[in-house]
Amino acid sequence: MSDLGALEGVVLVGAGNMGGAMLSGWVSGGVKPQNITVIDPNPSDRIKGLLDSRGIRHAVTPPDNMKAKILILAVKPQVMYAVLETLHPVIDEETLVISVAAGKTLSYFEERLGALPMVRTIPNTPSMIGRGVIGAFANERVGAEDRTKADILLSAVGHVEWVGDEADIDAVTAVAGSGPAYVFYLVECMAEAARKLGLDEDLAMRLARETVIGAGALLDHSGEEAGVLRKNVTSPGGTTAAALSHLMAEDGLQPVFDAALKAARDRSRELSG
Ligand SMILES: NC(=O)C1=CN([C@@H]2O[C@H](COP(=O)(O)OP(=O)(O)OC[C@H]3O[C@@H](n4cnc5c(N)ncnc54)[C@H](OP(=O)(O)O)[C@@H]3O)[C@@H](O)[C@H]2O)C=CC1
Ligand SMILES: O=C(O)[C@@H]1CCC=N1
Repeated sequence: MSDLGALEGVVLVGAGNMGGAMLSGWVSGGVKPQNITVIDPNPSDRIKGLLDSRGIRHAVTPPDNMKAKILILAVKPQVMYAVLETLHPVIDEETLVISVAAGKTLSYFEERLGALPMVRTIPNTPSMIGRGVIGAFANERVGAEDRTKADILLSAVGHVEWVGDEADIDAVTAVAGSGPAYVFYLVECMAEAARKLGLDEDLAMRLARETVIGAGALLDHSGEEAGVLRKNVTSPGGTTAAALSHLMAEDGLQPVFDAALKAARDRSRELSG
């Protein structure tokens, strides 16, 4: 068992922003269409197009004529309870359950689905282009083979970090699961600040967007630490130093990020029940 093409009986429940992003990654990574089923009452046109073009089985509700070998739960935490109630026809004692839901703990799933091998993960939306970051924690029923299967599925959409303490998943959610939104908001803030300096709105957005894309690519390709790359931009007494004197002040970005990530971590904990 070493690749996506060898995985059978994969069932994805919920093909929205996150489930759909992962599905795209699996399809490009070579999952066999006959080995995957998508359960979603109302998939988007993009997902419908993907399912139709690849001949992937789609069901509106869990079919009663199949058992999932790997069941991926990707519905909103708020509807998880109702969805789990419907899933008993597609699981048996060997089904490997993989949740991507923020907050929901393995004990929450064990109470409702029984004592199954389970993996709690938190991915992020760059999974859609194979550049996700995924935190994962497995319960004690996950043996070596199931762990390999989960790792194959998750690695197909990005960089996987297995953690040894389930509680860490809440913090992983705060930094990586929600993280892309912070970066996109940074682009919006930089564009708005540039507009206020008098630049045309579209030009301001293009400059902010391309700068963040370029900086991310440099971080990736150079292999340098972020702090080193920051210093490379910062000429003593220059323009960057003037800007960073605000961003790195005692009341600058660090306390804002401290509070923001703590709020996300705490919200993840609240969603557990
Ligand atoms: N978005 C993100 O960046 C991340 C999300 N997550 C987690 O992923 C999960 C999904 O979030 P997200 O993709 O953003 O949400 P979405 O609402 O985009 O996707 C959920 C999908 O599930 C569908 N759905 C609703 N009811 C059922 C059902 N009974 N059976 C099957 N499918 C159903 C929804 O359909 P409909 O729209 O018609 O209700 C929708 O297509 C959440 O638990 C979230 O915490 C984790 C990490 C990152
Ligand atoms: O906002 C959320 O709750 C989900 C989980 C992480 C990213 N999106």
